Amino acid sequence: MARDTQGTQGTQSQESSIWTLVESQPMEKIVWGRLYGKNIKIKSLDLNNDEFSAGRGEANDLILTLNDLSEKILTRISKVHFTIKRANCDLASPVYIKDHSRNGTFVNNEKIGMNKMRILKNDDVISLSHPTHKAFVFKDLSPNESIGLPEEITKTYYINRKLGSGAYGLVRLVYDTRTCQQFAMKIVKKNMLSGGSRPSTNLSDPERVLNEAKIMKNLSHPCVVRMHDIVDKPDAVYMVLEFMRGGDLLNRIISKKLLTEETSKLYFYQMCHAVKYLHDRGITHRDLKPDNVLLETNDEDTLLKVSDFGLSKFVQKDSVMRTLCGTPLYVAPEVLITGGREAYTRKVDIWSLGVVLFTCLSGTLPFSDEYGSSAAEQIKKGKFAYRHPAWKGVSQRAKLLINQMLIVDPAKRPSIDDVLQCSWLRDAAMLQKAKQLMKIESMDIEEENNFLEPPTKRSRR
Ligand SMILES: Nc1ncnc2c1ncn2[C@@H]1O[C@H](COP(=O)(O)OP(=O)(O)OP(=O)(O)O)[C@@H](O)[C@H]1O
Repeated sequence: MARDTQGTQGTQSQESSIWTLVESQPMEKIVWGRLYGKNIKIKSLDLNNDEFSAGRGEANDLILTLNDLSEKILTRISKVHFTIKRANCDLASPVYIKDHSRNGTFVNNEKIGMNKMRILKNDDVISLSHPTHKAFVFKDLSPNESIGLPEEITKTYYINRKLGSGAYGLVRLVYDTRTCQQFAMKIVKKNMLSGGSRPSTNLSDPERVLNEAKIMKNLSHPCVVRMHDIVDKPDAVYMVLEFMRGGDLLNRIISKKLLTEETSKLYFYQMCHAVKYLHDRGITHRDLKPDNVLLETNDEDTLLKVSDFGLSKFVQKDSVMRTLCGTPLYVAPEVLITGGREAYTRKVDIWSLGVVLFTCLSGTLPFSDEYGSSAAEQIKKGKFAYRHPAWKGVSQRAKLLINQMLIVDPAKRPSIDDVLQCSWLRDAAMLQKAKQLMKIESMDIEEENNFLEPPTKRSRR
């Protein structure tokens, strides 16, 4: 840490302790942040250690004395007043400030609270013992990722690395600065959706966006990604979503080549519960595919959540638009047959779930341009085959379920309740695991309750 003082010189011992520290440090240390003095006789301090501490105590990196502050303020400073941390001095990590004091450390006039932390952002003002005792301005020397984002977002969230990108725009990891909680922020550019330079009509109606946002914010199910916050701007919608650290199902399938029947069943069951929850509330997802299914952890047995259901509420041109432009993979035949011009029922989700299940179990697609004719033609005819050798090890019950879900006539396709009651899903071990992951005590599906009875009760041992 290098300190640059202004005004009255510091005492000899204080100055020398700081300079000794500087001399003992290797020269190549990265300066990741800087504190600029405000109403304190310190001009600036470079931050280049994992952790920096300030207070009256001798062991601090910055020892606050009468040279820095008036006596009135100094008496209210704790031995260790606050610490600032950046893990491994890594510019890609967030900066945390922890309040250790009795009288309080304040960021932008808000008290952090004893032994509590928050995230420090560029230009944040740190006050000591009282909001009016402004002591430092923090400068984050990592690249500023918040340029161009609306103030409603940047004042609440610290913008971190890119998590991925989709057809609509970027997804970034963000942190709520007060709670330090992580979220995924999806930036949906409006002109991308309309396919031209002008915003689409759906997204340019703020009232509509707000209404839909309200519905989405009120949805609460363990297998549906929670919408925490939404900010609507003329050029983009910013959706702050629950952060899923396990990545998406597509990547999981690709990295494992295919999933076991046991894992596929556990995942499929959770997806079905998410879809049932949405259907019961009159919401059709319309864009179900492995990319839109997110996993909570990297473990095999993990909670899974369906995402992106909200987008179809904002845009009419979701899967349909892209289907008509590109190769349909998960889209139901009725969508292709009508060219997306007609309204279709929630049965489109059942079809997509069938394709997702097929993909999990075999690591291949049921419909593809690589199988001779075009994928669209195969879908319209409902023509598919269990070609991959992996199918040899898959149960008949699973194949039977796929056959039913991939029936071309939507009226003959099962409903989500029918799917949830199929014999393949009556698997006590899987249901037990799912219950634990979903943290649901009593599932409102009768069959499950019956089936969950321990076998010892039924069979005499
Ligand atoms: N809530 C989230 N938590 C963690 N990562 C996420 C979250 N949402 C999205 N991502 C990551 O960002 C990537 C892009 O997501 P996005 O929803 O924009 O596109 P997509 O679903 O892959 O494609 P499309 O835009 O065609 O639906 C995802 O593949 C995923 O890895």
